[in-house]
Amino acid sequence: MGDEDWEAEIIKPHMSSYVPVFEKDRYSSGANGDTFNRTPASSSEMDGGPSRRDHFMRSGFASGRSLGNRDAGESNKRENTTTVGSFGAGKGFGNRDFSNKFEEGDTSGFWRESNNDCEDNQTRNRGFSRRGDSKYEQDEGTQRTGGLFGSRRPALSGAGNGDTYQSRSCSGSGRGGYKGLNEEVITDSGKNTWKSEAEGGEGGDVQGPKVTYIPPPPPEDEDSIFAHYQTGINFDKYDNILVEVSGHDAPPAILTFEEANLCQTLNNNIAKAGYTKLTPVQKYSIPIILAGRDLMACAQTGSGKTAAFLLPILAHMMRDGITASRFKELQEPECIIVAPTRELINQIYLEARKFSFGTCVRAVVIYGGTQLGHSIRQIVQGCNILCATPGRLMDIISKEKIGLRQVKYLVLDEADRMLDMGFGPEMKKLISCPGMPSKEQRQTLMFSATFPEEIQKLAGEFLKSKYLFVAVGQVGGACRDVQQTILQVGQYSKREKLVEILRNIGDERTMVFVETKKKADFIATFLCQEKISTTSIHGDREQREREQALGDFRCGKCPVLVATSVAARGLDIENVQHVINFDLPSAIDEYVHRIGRTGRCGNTGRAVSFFDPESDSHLAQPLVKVLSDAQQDVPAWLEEIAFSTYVPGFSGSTRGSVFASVDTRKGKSTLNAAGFSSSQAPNPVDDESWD
Ligand SMILES: Nc1ncnc2c1ncn2[C@@H]1O[C@H](COP(=O)(O)OP(=O)(O)OP(=O)(O)O)[C@@H](O)[C@H]1O
Repeated sequence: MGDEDWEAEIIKPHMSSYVPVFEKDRYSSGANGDTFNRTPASSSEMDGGPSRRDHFMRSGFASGRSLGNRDAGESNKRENTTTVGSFGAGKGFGNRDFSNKFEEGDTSGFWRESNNDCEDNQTRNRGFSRRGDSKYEQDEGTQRTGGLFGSRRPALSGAGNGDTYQSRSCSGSGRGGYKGLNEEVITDSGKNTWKSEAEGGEGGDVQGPKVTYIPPPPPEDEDSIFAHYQTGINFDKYDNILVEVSGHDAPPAILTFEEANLCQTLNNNIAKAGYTKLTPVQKYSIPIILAGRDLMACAQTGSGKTAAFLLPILAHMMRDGITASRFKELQEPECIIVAPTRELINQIYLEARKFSFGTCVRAVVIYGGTQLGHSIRQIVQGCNILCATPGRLMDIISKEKIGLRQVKYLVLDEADRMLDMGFGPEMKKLISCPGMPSKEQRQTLMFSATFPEEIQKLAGEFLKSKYLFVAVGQVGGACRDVQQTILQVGQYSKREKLVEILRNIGDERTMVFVETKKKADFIATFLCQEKISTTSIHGDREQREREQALGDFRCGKCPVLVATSVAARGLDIENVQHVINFDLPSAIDEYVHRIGRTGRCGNTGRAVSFFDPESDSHLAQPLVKVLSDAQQDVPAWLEEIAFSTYVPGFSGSTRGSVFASVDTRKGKSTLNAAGFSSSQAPNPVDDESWD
């Protein structure tokens, strides 16, 4: 859907069709909300029995009947809160119980008046000239994203703390069509300089205002470091998932943490993190990595891939007797971890910090949208594990603050994304950087929940030929703990339906995905006007705003987060009970990642997707596949659309595979020929600032 389509929506009358009923009290209980009744309802339950909603979800939506249950008032508990900015200590990702800390500190929330925002005013007015020196005490950070913020901000200003969408009264949609510079840049050669834009402007040849944002340090106290949420009722069911390992001489899986024979400090940290049992991807990946093998691992969202690579890497480092990192102008980390988004890499860093607690291993995180000098200062203090987004990493390498000679472990999280046409070229540059050990001399590890065939092939360049491939369940399959519902909703009914769903949800945490940054602002503004406390995250927001938004969502201050695909992958936020795809993504793998923000670690969650036949028909086939693989009901109308849009080569039926079902080295997989994988992977140029 183009940017313009939805704008038309606001002036069209809304046709209400079918409204799903979410009854919070009946379908969720406990902090993890993991007691949804997933049993198919009997017809008698239609009248209000515990499974009424299920019945609606499973059959009513499919037929598009208007059941008209709108007991929304009762659950309209949300308020349009003022989001007071807080960037002070305590807002680390992955720490779940520090809501108080969001009340303190910097009151410069998002959408501030620009004249309250000295740093940004200064930098925007000044523009920047890139300096090649290494005087990182001064800030050379530059930002190419959102280059027109200077003009948009005053228009969006609210009150002194100016932080509500409400106060802006739809100003999100009234920006006079601002467009962040990151949306698309065409060079003289006519090629998209996606990389520069995706990177948030740290390195190179495109000018933009200087970035001065210094993220607050995460809390240092042990309780915060080890804060975690509970595994859910389905955690033990992970044991039943089929795991396939391909490649030669794979070491056997381990069944317990003890079998991994980790050092005492690591074991202590694992216990403090609340881990008592390995997840399947951990059972297989840990011994493989400990054995020094390269690995491509594919496992469902929320099933513990991060620890699956961090723990064995740390164990190796401890066994090798790593020396304490100390201050040096050039740091040579043993491990580099890359991920596609800033928030995700920060989360990985916090996990690394948690598991390395009490050891001499020092993890550092650097990412775009923050002051470059700050990144450098973090690095020079010592760095064993460097967690980085690609652009910032390349920038720091070019400044000779990071040397690659000691790299023993290279990890690509969300590896399919890291290798697709968006980040792939950057990753290739990384492995060809001077000093980077060849693939034979380093250990390369790739993790994701999706691994399209083409991407698996590209991965060969990075991995030793004898790498092992671990597939937990169906490669690219959706997490079965997420109850998926697809509603047929036309463009002009979406907002009304969204509001009704959210009112019925009450104050349970919900991520609403939309397709464009502009629309994210618009929908967030709209929801605030509807008195639903909402914040948003997307690539046109400054990094401090993104972190503020995520913080407000994490602590429950704003239970609704409207997001673009920048938040689709990897984010591990406690208690996200619902994902709503206001717009479906263009690629099915992204759908799988988006809905994976709920139903994590054995908890259950629900995903509702608005399917607009006008724009989403191409997704019907892969959606049918994903739904049926995850043992979800498939609406009859969706199957009909899938048949009617049948693409020859799609494995002969709507139930054909969408993803490579196996390690592609085994021969031609059943990847669909309709091109629903990487060929339609989201291109960061289109809409997002990924890094
Ligand atoms: N063995 C375990 N026991 C208990 N909790 C665990 C275990 N392993 C991981 N977790 C927790 O499960 C949650 C999800 O883990 P993680 O974020 O690593 O998932 P993921 O597989 O990387 O998901 P995604 O595909 O969305 O990136 C985290 O909160 C993590 O701390």
